Amino acid sequence: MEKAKAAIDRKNAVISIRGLKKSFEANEVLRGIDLDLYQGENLVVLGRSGTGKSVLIKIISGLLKPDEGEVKVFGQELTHITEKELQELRIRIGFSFQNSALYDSMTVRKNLEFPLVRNRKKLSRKEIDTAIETTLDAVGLLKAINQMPSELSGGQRKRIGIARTLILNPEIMLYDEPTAGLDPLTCIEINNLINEVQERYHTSSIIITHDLTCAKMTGDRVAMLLDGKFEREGSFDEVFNTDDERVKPFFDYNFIK
Ligand SMILES: Nc1ncnc2c1ncn2[C@@H]1O[C@H](COP(=O)(O)OP(=O)(O)OP(=O)(O)O)[C@@H](O)[C@H]1O
Repeated sequence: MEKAKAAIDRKNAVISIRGLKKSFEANEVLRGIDLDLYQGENLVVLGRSGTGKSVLIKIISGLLKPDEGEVKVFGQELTHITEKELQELRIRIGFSFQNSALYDSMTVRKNLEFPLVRNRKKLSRKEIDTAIETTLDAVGLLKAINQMPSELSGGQRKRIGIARTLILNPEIMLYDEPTAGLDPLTCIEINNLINEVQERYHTSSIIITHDLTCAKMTGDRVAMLLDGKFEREGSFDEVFNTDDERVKPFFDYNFIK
């Protein structure tokens, strides 16, 4: 289950964060985050519930504003860009939500068509159909094209959710707990899909997870959010080779020591 080496350009950070702070009234969630995501890299972000992992990816995708610090995405400082520039940037970032966020009243085809026609105005019918079919094929679910989301399993819904994001050819993928609620074999399939997406679409990704098998299978690097900062960062083994009582339980619980 070790991850194959990916082609990563460590001289090129697609996301670069320095001194990021974010509070909600008295609740100091992010207390000085420094983080780089390199071109072509899968970076896994771990941390206890409520440590601010979702807040972090919402800031990266422009859904929340930081209180302090610098957040650069493709070299653009998020707090200094116009609403129009932010919209253009957002198209380059795919957000795979924990609940897959599919439209339940639409077929799989329509679920993929919707973001495509909204964001790429000038496509012909044939181009739209080809994009839908190619993307469904990439996630291994072309056969589900005419099905409704309610007819799919949790793992299949997750794949369609990823396909709906991929159809816009994002350069960055943000996965929010991609394996949550799935059985172990389906988790492994989703982990493999995340790696296939990295290879095939040349994406750089942040993967938020509590699932250490997912972290090990998909992460080129792991960063652990502790008390509002990334205090442990490196390979999976580097991060977990510690007696830190804030870190050890993650490993012990996942691998039943
Ligand atoms: N819009 C908001 N307004 C007020 N507080 C918020 C808001 N969004 C998040 N928070 C708070 O920020 C903290 C971090 O939340 P976040 O959802 O980022 O945690 P998380 O690490 O993603 O947790 P989980 O693993 O359970 O998903 C929590 O205390 C939460 O209550």
